[in-house]
Amino acid sequence: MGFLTLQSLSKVFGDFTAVRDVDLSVAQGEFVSLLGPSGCGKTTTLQMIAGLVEPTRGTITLDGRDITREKPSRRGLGIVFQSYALFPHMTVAENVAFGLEMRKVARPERDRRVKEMLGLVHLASFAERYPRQLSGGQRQRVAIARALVIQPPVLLLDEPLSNLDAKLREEMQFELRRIQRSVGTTTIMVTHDQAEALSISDRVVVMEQGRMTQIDAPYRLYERPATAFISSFVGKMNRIDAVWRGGRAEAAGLGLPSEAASLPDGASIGVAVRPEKILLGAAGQGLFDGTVTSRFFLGSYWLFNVETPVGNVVVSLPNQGAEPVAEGALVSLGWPPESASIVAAAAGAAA
Ligand SMILES: Nc1ncnc2c1ncn2[C@@H]1O[C@H](COP(=O)(O)OP(=O)(O)OP(=O)(O)O)[C@@H](O)[C@H]1O
Repeated sequence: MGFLTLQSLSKVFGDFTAVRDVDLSVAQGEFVSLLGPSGCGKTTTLQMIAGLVEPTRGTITLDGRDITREKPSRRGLGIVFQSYALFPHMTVAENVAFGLEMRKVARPERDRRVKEMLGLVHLASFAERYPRQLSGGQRQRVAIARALVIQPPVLLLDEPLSNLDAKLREEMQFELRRIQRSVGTTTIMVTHDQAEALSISDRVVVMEQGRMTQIDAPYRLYERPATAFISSFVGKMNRIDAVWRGGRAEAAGLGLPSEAASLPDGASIGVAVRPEKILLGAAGQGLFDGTVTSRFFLGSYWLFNVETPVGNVVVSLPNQGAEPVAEGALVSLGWPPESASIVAAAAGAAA
């Protein structure tokens, strides 16, 4: 059994099931993200763990103790929401000290822990400032310090970085991971940003319509998405409509290399290949040819749209410091079988 365990956890609002039979076991010190589109039930799940929403069914255990019906204050978890909710009339140090004061921690111990926490989030020299004198990223670090200073068994984060601009957000992702590693607090984070979930977490839980549909390490999730939804939601993915015939995938009369599958002849499928797994070559040298219709420079890599007999295929190439193929060029495309997985056909795809 894990440190934090959810068993058949469900929440029904009226006749709408927001969370359905969620089973999850989180190890001590683990960083787990709940990832999914708006309305899939991530926040409701987190709030049930926090004790802010009462489960309709199921149980939550923390370190072997059943906390399903326990008051939020008794659970003693650290919580950080997307709005920083710092006390505006208190300094940074006072904000961080607040939870310790509530717990009647003696002054010297309190001061020591506040100082240590501010050091950890790199805000030691900001102790006497007020929240209005801080940037968004600094405020969010205060919120994290305030949640962690009470040494909670579990830290719950609900979209903690979503109010930050793109660059700061990326920096804070590294920061968050660094802070979490150094204190070792078991952490559950809700996010709808797949890049964020992949970059910080030990494991990612994907939720779709109230259910958990895959629980895996980021790398596994990316390489082996369990559902068609995950393959399109996590990273960029080409999905070529095809038919399974004679033990292989066929599209536009061409055989497409893919992993093996046991499917009936004539089954409609999708062949899923990541843009970076596609090999771009000179015309006539690959599986099929296509024309580059557009290309985009994205700093560390290039992205190409290639019009082919099997539809538009997106290809990415690392930036090697030289100009790659131009728009309008005729190129060949190919990939090794192990790079392509078979996924369910897109709704409405022709057989
Ligand atoms: N108090 C409530 N009463 C009725 N329905 C609710 C209530 N709270 C949430 N829901 C519904 O439950 C579903 C899941 O909501 P939840 O907030 O968990 O989604 P989410 O995945 O966190 O989405 P978002 O990323 O938009 O916050 C939604 O359809 C929402 O409308």
